[in-house]
Amino acid sequence: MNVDIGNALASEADPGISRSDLDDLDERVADAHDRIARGMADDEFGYASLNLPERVDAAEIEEAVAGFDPEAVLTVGIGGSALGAVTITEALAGDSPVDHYALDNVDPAHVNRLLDDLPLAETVVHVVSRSGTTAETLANFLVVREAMDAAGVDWSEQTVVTTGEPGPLRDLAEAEGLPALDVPKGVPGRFSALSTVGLVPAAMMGVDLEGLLAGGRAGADALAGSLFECPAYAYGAVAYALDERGASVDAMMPYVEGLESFAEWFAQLWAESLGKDGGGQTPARALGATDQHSQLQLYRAGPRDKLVTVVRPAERPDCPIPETDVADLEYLGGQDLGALLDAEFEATEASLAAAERPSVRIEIDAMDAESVGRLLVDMEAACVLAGELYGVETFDQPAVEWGKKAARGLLGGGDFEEADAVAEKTELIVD
Ligand SMILES: O=P(O)(O)OC[C@H]1O[C@](O)(CO)[C@@H](O)[C@@H]1O
Repeated sequence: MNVDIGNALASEADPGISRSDLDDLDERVADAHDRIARGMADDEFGYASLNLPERVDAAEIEEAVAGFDPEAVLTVGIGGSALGAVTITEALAGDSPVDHYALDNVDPAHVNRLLDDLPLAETVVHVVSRSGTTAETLANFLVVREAMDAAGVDWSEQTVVTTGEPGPLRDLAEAEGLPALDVPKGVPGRFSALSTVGLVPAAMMGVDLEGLLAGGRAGADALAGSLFECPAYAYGAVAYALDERGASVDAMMPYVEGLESFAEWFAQLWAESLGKDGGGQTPARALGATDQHSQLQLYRAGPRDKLVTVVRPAERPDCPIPETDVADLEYLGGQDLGALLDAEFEATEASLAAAERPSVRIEIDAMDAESVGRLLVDMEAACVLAGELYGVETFDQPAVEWGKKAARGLLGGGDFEEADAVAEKTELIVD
């Protein structure tokens, strides 16, 4: 991955960072890198995530799923237990004969429709939960299991579990004799894409796991004590510096459909890691060129509170635009859709610069396993670096627990004061 931070260096308008601002910040990046390297060396919680590409055994995962020959893989998991897997298969398994679906919400209409559409007899279910207790995941699995039973499908022959802590899911796997893989220790969900959590569906869809891990290793090996020598740190440091100067939103805008879910994965990584102590940068998901026709007006002429991150692969497949003699369309004839998309990419970047709005360009070589593996690890390292600069605890997410207790209490799953607070809601209904 290479990162071009040139368009983040706005001299006059706010939020603007100068080259000397980055030079000053680079001293802190050096200290932060020392901290990160120490955390990796000691396999400390969270920092250990950046060791995954070195530690994960692709062959072991491929072996674990070798007995399955599905038409479809259904990931039952939420947040970091789904987004990594979806990001990898969306980016790299588009040509696979096997389809990948993720059940990462509990919307009854959607779940019913999906279970109606799925070829249940040819579907392998991957149930993923690091804690093993997440209500949405466990509830969805009970529903899926019931549907497979009703369809006369032996779900215990078509289910693999990935979990961490001892808990209901681990107990269920043991009770039912299901193959159970481990979530690597010391790795928070949102940093676990390059592990059993994100790689099991990819393995069943023929994705080059070793290539992904090799790309990830290249990212980990590229970590260095200066943002001017390390693309990942350049991104993390610039995003942080711009937020410090008012760019409280980071619009992640890949210019390739295969990375649409990557923007969603990034949103969890950035929000759940950095949204602490009243600070943090709000990720916004966008897609280029599509959202030029929905969001760009705001990005160029709305509040000066955004960094726009544009991402593209240097290589694209061909899709020629046929010649045409339709007036005013001749300029498109004989071109290629990829050339049009790249023109849109460069034009959008330039339009933001013309409006003195900061943007950062991220380029990967191609939509291949090495490049995607590198991109994931580089963004994880950028996030860890930013966490050090913000001075927050990057690897936990305590603020999500309140709502979980309230929901559980509302369903009679225990006596939680949070559930009582729900009933005290202030109402002003207009209908
Ligand atoms: O893998 P688990 O434990 O089911 O958690 C799923 C997701 O829920 C969260 O804990 C937030 O509620 C995320 O951090 C995590 O990725």
